[in-house]
Amino acid sequence: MAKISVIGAGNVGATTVQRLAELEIGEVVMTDIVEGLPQGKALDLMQAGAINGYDTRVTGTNDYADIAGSDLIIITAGIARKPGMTREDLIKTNSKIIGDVARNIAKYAPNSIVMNVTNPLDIITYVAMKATGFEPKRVFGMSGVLDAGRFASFIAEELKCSKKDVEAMVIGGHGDLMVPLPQYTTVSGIPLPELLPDRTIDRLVERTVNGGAEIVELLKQGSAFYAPSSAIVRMAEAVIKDSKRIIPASAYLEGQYGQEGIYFGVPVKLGAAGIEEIIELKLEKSQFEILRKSSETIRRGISQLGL
Ligand SMILES: NC(=O)c1ccc[n+]([C@@H]2O[C@H](COP(=O)([O-])OP(=O)(O)OC[C@H]3O[C@@H](n4cnc5c(N)ncnc54)[C@H](O)[C@@H]3O)[C@@H](O)[C@H]2O)c1
Ligand SMILES: O=C(O)C[C@H](O)C(=O)O
Repeated sequence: MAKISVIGAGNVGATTVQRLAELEIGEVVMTDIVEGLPQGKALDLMQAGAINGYDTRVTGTNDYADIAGSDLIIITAGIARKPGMTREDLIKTNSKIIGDVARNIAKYAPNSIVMNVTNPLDIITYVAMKATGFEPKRVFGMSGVLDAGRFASFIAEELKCSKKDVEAMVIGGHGDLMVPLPQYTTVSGIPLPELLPDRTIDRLVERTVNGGAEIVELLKQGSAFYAPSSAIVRMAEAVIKDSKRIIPASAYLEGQYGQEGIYFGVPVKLGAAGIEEIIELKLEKSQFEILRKSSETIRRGISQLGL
């Protein structure tokens, strides 16, 4: 029986635990710094199992010792942005929190695979890798599956077709310079540029890039969590079932896409060992230029932290 621990029992963490419990892919432990919060939510989710028909064991705790033996750890602890803020504005607070979380992961679950969700995503994933001391391929970030999901949803709305038929691809940093890739996006195998004019695609690309901020503005407090938790669970399933899905993830680059020593969103093969392969795509010159700019933001963040 697999064991998955979710650090942070807030909006993203608790919704992720709910989706994992419903999927019955392993026992789930939820931790948080707030006493009673993970325990109360875990109890509620255990009782939901009797009505929804799942037998997943869900426990809540404030003690890191309880994550021992985890196959996968999902980090969602930290603060979310408010309207008018960028994800990078969260760097100071969240890097401190995740540094501490990661040291506890290394202490209690030294053999786990780690998926980071906390923002600013690519920088905090780097912090998690450094602070755990784990091999880079065992630590990765969730971003592209969410961003591609948003792009796919907007495409399906535009074409008035089923979302099930849209396969989208978004790479780069999980920030204002992410790069949706229309040439690698298909609807039932048909390349997107054959179905929509450039001007419409550009509009959908822009909405995708601002997809997180659009929700932050509407909610006024906190950020998205339903689609993010769906994306997390898709990635968790790939690790637990060793299904070797080809999906985007924030992975540690060692020369790919002209980048070295940073975490960046790229297509990968995801399995039980974590990032098992990085796939390099041919890109347009303008897309490469956005990637270069985006990588500078990530490097600035890392050096701001003195790492
Ligand atoms: N990567 C993505 O695509 C993506 C998507 C959505 C949200 N996020 C990020 O995920 C993070 C969490 O978002 P949320 O909406 O769940 O926020 P939230 O405020 O609802 O929950 C955060 C939880 O973290 C807990 N926490 C704080 N410090 C902790 C610590 N030291 N140890 C354990 N728990 C701690 C808080 O008590 C709270 O319960 C944010 O940084 C947000 O920006 C990323
Ligand atoms: O936008 C945010 O701050 C949260 C998350 O990164 C998202 O894309 O929904």
